[in-house]
Amino acid sequence: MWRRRLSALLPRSPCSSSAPSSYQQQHRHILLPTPNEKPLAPSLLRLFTSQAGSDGGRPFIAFILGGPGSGKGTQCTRIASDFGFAHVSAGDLLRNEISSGTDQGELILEIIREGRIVPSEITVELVRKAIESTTAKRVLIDGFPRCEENRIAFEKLTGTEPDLVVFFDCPEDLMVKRLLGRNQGRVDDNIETIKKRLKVFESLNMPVVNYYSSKGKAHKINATGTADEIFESVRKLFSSLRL
Ligand SMILES: Nc1ncnc2c1ncn2[C@@H]1O[C@H](COP(=O)(O)OP(=O)(O)OP(=O)(O)O)[C@@H](O)[C@H]1O
Ligand SMILES: O=c1ccn([C@@H]2O[C@H](COP(=O)(O)O)[C@@H](O)[C@H]2O)c(=O)[nH]1
Ligand SMILES: [Mg+2]
Repeated sequence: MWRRRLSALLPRSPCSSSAPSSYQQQHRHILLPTPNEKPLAPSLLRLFTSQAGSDGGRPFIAFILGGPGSGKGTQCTRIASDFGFAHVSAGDLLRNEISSGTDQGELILEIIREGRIVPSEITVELVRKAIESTTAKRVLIDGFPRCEENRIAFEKLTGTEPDLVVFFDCPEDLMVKRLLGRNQGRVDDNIETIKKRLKVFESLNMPVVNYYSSKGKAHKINATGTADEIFESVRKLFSSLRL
């Protein structure tokens, strides 16, 4: 009675307009606690109901958003090192599932190759576990939420909102140039997938940025220039926070 599927928590408008994915059809048995029907598990309560960043409370959470190649990962590494944040990259969590050969790895690989968005059931759970397992008092969530459905699922499951949202604003031609030069063997760093990722970013990820902007939580950073120059703006923002 008190448990129901995470899919039941998801909004009517999904991340993609397609029919339920094969993952959703195959994993109908996945059950997760519903905050409305039963209090969160003690570990989640501890994480998400106390004051952000305080002793014993949930960590301070910053969502780091921006288009593919806008420099999220590069800047997160620097923020983590200079400001003591744990760096949770949603993309890395998904790629770990692929390389560990988990049941959902094949599905994730197929979706990443096509530049689409992995179902919230998978990503929200990976992100939640990563936050729960860190002892850091400040956490960067890099590249998540990717769409309104992700955002709503995260907020419902954890009963919390991010304390800060950073949006790296970068022109498309520059993002394409950076991605094509990345050379890390990523299956999605090819021009066909990059074009799809840019479309998905505009249509599904920008509404998340706009949502948090309307709530006064999003800070836009000009992501052109060198990584050092961009980090100067980032440094100013993070130095101004009362962490
Ligand atoms: N300011 C910059 N100037 C030039 N190259 C950059 C800059 N910032 C990052 N890069 C390079 O661009 C590539 C993409 O950067 P990065 O991986 O940080 O982007 P990202 O936003 O995390 O992308 P994705 O969403 O695909 O994970 C990397 O090769 C990185 O070294
Ligand atoms: O929350 C997320 C994060 C990522 N994805 C998928 O992974 C790739 C790569 O992500 P990066 O953040 O660029 O490393 C992305 O294009 C999506 O396919 C996701 O579905 N949900
Ligand atoms: Mg990245």
